[in-house]
Amino acid sequence: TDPSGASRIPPQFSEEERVAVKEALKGAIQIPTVSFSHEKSNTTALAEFGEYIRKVFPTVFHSSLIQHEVVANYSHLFTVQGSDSSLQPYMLMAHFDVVPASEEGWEVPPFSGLERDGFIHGRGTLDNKNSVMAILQALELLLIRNYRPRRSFFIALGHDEEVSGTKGARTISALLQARGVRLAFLVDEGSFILEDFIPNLKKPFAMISVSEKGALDLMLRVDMTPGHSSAPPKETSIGILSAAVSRLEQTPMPNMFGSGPMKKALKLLANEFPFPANLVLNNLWLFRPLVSRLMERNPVTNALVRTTTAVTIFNAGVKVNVIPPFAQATINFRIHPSQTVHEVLELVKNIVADDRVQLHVLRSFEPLPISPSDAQAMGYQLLQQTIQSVFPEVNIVVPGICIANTDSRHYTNITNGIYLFNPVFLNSQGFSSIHGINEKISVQNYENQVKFIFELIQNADTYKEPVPHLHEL
Ligand SMILES: CCCCCCCC/C=C\CCCCCCCC(=O)N[C@@H](CCSC)C(=O)O
Ligand SMILES: [Zn+2]
Ligand SMILES: [Zn+2]
Repeated sequence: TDPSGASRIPPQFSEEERVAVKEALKGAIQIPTVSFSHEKSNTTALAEFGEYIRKVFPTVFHSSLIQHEVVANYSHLFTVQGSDSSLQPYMLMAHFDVVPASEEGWEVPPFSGLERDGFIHGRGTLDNKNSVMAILQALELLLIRNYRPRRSFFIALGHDEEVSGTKGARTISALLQARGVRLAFLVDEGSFILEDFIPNLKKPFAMISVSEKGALDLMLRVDMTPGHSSAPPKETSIGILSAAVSRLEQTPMPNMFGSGPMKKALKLLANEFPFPANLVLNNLWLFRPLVSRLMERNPVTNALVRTTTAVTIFNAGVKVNVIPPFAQATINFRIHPSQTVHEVLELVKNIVADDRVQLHVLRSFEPLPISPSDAQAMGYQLLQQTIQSVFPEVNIVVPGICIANTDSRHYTNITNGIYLFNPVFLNSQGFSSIHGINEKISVQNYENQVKFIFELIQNADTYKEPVPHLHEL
């Protein structure tokens, strides 16, 4: 029994349950729920996944406390009714579509779900079937133990996150808004317990992302009169466009270090570094220019301090002896939370500085607002408390920003507390495997993820608002 009087169920699972837990994840990996594009996804597999979770989590699907709805044909929304309707609900999120994977370069086939050397291998083991299965698994294990949640919560499982979530997550968020739901907070993918990520920082630390970058997909296009290649003009569409693209690559967007959650993160991490890095990080008032330059050295830390510019598509030319009529390139900008889409567009215009290059915005959205991470922020505090109890070896929890995009951005209409965190240890090799090759999760890591959610649900039920300081009254 915990201090609030509610009975607490220890996160201990029998040998039989532990086998069932990992086998359930393996089965989920074997269903090739690939999202190729908005138009192209494996709908047979998406539907099969729905059947699969019904089969492996019978208690969740038969509980009278839980309402299950299929949204936008393949996504899933679960409403778990708590016993105390005065408590504001929260939401756990994940997605079960995955990016494509060809077998090339993989140690084991990407949709085999094979266990080898203590790891379950396959596409989706980190991004993000691990979370889908861990959430349902933790709830199943709690219900089997007759746990009755006090605080209501939702589980939203998206089927099209990898192609923007405009069908699944967006429809669920509209549905919840129409029902008048306001969430205390939500938890989605987007950050991890990081280990061996930063040179000289040996101890693992947990990063809870409290914001997410925005994005701008910009098409650059140059049209020129085609003609015979034997008498070429001084400049072709390809030459003009290449020069513009090169200027953009050579002129990075401004370094925004010093604003936002990363400053707080480095302050919290400072004493974990050996001398002299600890001294430098403890005195950012003096060493800010040095630290901001050091952050630029590595692609991941660089992505944390600025809007990034990635040229991802380039098309031009029709035949070897024809002056190309047009050339076009697509650039994917990931916008730092301290900038806006408009500001980035203005910077791009100034850098390109050539009227012959047309700019076409294909898609854009703003960075997410920064969610609170102070002592009153329930979502952040609950995550931090649960990290400390499930992973006693993790001493430091820091706020961060997510450099990629998640389904959570579709829920700003119903909450101010968006927290991105997967309770899984990740090193740089693991990071490269996400959307890459040899994605895998250790059985131990996955069991701990289940345990974490098992504890998080119980902690949310017993959470006590901190008593405000006198001056806040
Ligand atoms: C000092 C601190 C160092 C911190 C290092 C930060 C390391 C970041 C760790 C993990 C980030 C992984 C993010 C995973 C989420 C991926 C989500 C995704 O791929 N989304 C797609 C969405 C496509 S929508 C068209 C995307 O392209 O962003
Ligand atoms: Zn993902
Ligand atoms: Zn992904």
